[in-house]
Amino acid sequence: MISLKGLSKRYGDRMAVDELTLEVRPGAVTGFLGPNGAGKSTTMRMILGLDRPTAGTALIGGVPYHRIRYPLQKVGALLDARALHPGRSGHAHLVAMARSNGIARGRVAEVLETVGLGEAARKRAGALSLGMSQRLGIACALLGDPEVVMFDEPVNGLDPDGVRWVRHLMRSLADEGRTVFVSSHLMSEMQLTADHLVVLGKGRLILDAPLAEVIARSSLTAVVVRTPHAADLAVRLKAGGVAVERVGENELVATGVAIERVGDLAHEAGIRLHELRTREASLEQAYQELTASSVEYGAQKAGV
Ligand SMILES: Nc1ncnc2c1ncn2[C@@H]1O[C@H](COP(=O)(O)OP(=O)(O)OP(=O)(O)O)[C@@H](O)[C@H]1O
Repeated sequence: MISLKGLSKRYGDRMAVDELTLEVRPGAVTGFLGPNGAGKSTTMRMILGLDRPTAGTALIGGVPYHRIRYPLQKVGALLDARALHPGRSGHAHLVAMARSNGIARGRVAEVLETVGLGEAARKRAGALSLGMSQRLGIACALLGDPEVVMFDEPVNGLDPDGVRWVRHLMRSLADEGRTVFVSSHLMSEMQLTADHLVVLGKGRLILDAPLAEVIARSSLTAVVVRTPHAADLAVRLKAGGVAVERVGENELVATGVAIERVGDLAHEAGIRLHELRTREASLEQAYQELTASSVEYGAQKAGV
């Protein structure tokens, strides 16, 4: 579990992170979203003790990072896959990290197996492709078998196989009961990976909610109905207070209503249906609505 309370970071007159309070829970993948400069990396750096907060606290399992005796065994992070010394092999890096962190040497082979690096682990880190560097960075993060893992943009620059691999890895880490906190700009990927979303805008928390709820709340999530009596059904639905639009000879789209209610109203009216389904908004669409409304909200608050 990661717990942030009033976490803030000021650079000059700019608040990079502004009173962030939230909990990132175990057993789930939490996606960390926000436009460039929203404060995601700064937040992750403060959690890892790499930046000192201006105010507030960041705790991992109830303890600040700098008070954890063997940090790698509590939290593993991939912030920058190219940060390793380029002249050393991945294997040598892992052995050195294990030694200085009280981790059994046998764990090195285990994590190399997990990330599927194979013989490439013997190459100089600087000679690895981006995908291989990413795997090595993830091996470093997993070395201490930590209960919390944090990844900053882990799929940046990866090919589709690499992206899929990272997605499955995050899912299995969460299924093992770990806390998985991952930042990304790729909405389509987050929709496939995350259980929960945290969204930042200009350093502030805009949203902290389950992915399914975010999608369901979007105005673009709708109930699609196909019936030979579309005009009749539209009248019935409107009478029942449902916002509905006729989009074809036999098709209606209703918004802001549960699929069950549409089915019940049709049944009560004795109208035959040929299709009744939910059309979900994409995370991309839901995210755009959300950030647009938070921009308006911010402007109103500022009296603009
Ligand atoms: N060392 C620093 N000195 C001054 N300003 C900084 C520093 N680090 C970050 N900032 C500023 O803090 C704000 C938040 O940056 P941060 O990198 O945390 O955002 P981000 O959400 O991770 O962005 P991105 O998606 O582009 O990685 C930005 O305005 C950035 O310019």
